[in-house]
Amino acid sequence: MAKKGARDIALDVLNRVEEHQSYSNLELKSVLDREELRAVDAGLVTELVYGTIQRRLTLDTALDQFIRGKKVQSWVKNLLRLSVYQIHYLDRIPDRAVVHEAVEIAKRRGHQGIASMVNGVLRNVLRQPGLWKELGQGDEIRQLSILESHPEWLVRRWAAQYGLEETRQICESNNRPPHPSIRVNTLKLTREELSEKLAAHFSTVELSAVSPDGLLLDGGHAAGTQWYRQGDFTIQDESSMLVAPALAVEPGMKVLDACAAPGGKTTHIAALMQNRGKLIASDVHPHKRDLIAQNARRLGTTIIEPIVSDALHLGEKNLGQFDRILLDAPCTGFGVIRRKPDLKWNKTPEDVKAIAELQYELLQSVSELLQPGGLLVYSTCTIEREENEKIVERFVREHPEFELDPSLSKDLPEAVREKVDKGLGYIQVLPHHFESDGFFIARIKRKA
Ligand SMILES: C[S@@+](CC[C@H](N)C(=O)[O-])C[C@H]1O[C@@H](n2cnc3c(N)ncnc32)[C@H](O)[C@@H]1O
Repeated sequence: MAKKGARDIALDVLNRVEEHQSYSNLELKSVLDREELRAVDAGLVTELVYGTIQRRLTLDTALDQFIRGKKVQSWVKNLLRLSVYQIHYLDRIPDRAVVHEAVEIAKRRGHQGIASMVNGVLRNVLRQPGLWKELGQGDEIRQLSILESHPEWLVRRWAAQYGLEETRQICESNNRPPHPSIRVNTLKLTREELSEKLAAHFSTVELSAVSPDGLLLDGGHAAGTQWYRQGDFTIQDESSMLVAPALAVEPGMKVLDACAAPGGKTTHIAALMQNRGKLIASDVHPHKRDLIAQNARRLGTTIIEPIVSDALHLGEKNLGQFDRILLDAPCTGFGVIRRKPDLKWNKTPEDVKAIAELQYELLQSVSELLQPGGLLVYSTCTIEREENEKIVERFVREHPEFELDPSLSKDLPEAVREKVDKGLGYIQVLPHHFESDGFFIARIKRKA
């Protein structure tokens, strides 16, 4: 049987995501592991899947003019979205080739009637290049929602929190591709040494301004290198790299990471502790314990003790008191839409409310394990105030033995301090600030 082309494979992934309500990154990984594609084809499949999901609302609004009232099967809708995405957003694929391939796919998967319909719709789209200017009628929020392809409720929510202009920047940034970044394993080498090693393998290796441990890479597959396998670095977003330093750990301390899997931040904390002390890494899912252990082994750290526990019940484990606690809480993930575009379509306002309630309970629960004088960092990869500021502000209001710690500022890199620190004991990084993940980090002190 002939090997499938990139567009066929991308369509399979889009169909599976829709049918199974699954995550595109997981579906994509499983298909890329199975099909042995050349790097360039794997890159195209990835771009087509993420791009089509990311731009879904804009594409559907454009397509609606040509298919309104028609009954269109969901795989055909995905094929149309995928094709219009290429026509409108990708320069390197000629429009004729896009239409031809879509029609061939439609013939193979359906029948001549579907192929003719696909051909007709795509030719109509091509005949109306002005179509894109007319999308997004209505008030400014609705326009932004359609043109930058984010659900209207979310745009409305962000506009109320950040204002319309900042919301526009957030949405635009979410639609740009992520920067691949890595964190040096300082237990083994310095960032400069790693940068020299990688320079021959990647077309660009730059020092991150957001984290003193970060490097930005381009033109290669970091996880496929020998340096990754031998534990010289971890793949991590630059904003995530700000969390472990916010704990201000020292070698020899006793530290708890209460929601630790897969251990990205745990291993960073271990490196900052110079692999000396005790670091309990807990997660509620038993299957994730191995991920933490594997990461710790690969990076050569020996102080991490992975355990399985619901953070709401860690108090029952007789673990004693901790000098430092990290609660990198489960959240809606709206800071990582650029990397997980499905999130914006799957979540609802009720999800924000429900997760915020859990976050508050988690915070209350783990805070009981903090020594007087100790520090607790609460972080999320979301930009919802309800999951961030409101949680920590309510917590210190209702627990007077705790306070937000403005000395967090001294543990932030200069670029971050200048851009986002207001000296309140917490920071909110938005996706457009550094073209990295949106992240919230708060430092709370238990009064001595
Ligand atoms: C944001 S992720 C943590 C990422 C991790 N800190 C890292 O940097 O690699 C949140 C984690 O919390 C875990 N989790 C969710 N609910 C939990 C609970 N009630 N108790 C403990 N862990 C929980 C999830 O399994 C998930 O691995």
